Amino acid sequence: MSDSGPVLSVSGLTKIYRRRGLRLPGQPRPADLVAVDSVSFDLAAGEIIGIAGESGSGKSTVVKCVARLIAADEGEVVLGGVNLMSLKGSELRAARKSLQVVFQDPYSSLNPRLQIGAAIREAGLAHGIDGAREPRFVNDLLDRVRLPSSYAARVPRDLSGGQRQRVAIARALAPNPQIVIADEAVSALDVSVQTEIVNLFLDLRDQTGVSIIFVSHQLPVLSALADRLIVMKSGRIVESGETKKVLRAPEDDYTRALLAAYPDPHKALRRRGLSAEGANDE
Ligand SMILES: Nc1ncnc2c1ncn2[C@@H]1O[C@H](COP(=O)(O)OP(=O)(O)OP(=O)(O)O)[C@@H](O)[C@H]1O
Repeated sequence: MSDSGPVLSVSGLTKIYRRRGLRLPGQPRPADLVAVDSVSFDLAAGEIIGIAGESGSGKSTVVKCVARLIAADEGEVVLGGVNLMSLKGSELRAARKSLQVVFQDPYSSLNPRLQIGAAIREAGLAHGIDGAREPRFVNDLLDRVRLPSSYAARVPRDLSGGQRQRVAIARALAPNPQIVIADEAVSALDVSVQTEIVNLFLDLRDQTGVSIIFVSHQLPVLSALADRLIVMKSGRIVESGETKKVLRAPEDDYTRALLAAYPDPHKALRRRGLSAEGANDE
């Protein structure tokens, strides 16, 4: 981690989903939903932050607002000294180069007809990366996500779920971002494949110094991966801190309840063969 201040600083982030549509006679107007309520956190260079919480707690909405995929109602997201909330058009596109997102379902995010090599090249070209047309560009990225270069000629249906997620990660890395946001990026995968992808994220952080925000409802996954943990409930942060500390001595009842689903998240990790610090250090 660097001493030079956060790479990303989120403060007072608030998102309200307005309930539109017809009001039925005699029925009250459905209330607006405050999906994210005054969320603040910093992300350091090379840090991995995990965002935990049950379904509907607002995790995805936070990261969608941070990546400016949806507009927040209030708050600031400062990246490289610039508040992303104030950017539009070409400035916003330029900022997005630094902040890439990997989603849960790699199949829907990949064009089924496009060969893997072309899909990776396209991600580089979309951000004006020099050399993106060179074969080496695609080969290097395939290598970083540990896929053989021969996969460049395949199409998504030829790949397993885990391999497709590796391609999605390669596309996210194509513009050489400072931050990768992974939104439930391993949730749809088998446990053994989850382990491989979690280890890949850890290696990528170690090799490139990229910062990662990793959203998951699976505490064992976050235990293996995250330096720091943010626990969300009903749109608010109820607890945050060093992952090991939060999981070993949770201060909030809600965190304790989440943990109760995993009698021993560290043991669960050892079963998965994950070797991150905190998983084995008991
Ligand atoms: N586009 C939308 N319009 C209206 N309400 C929404 C929309 N997207 C999410 N919500 C609601 O906002 C709340 C937070 O949803 P969000 O998806 O951020 O939670 P989450 O913690 O990521 O849960 P999950 O893992 O199930 O997606 C939920 O009550 C959800 O139903």
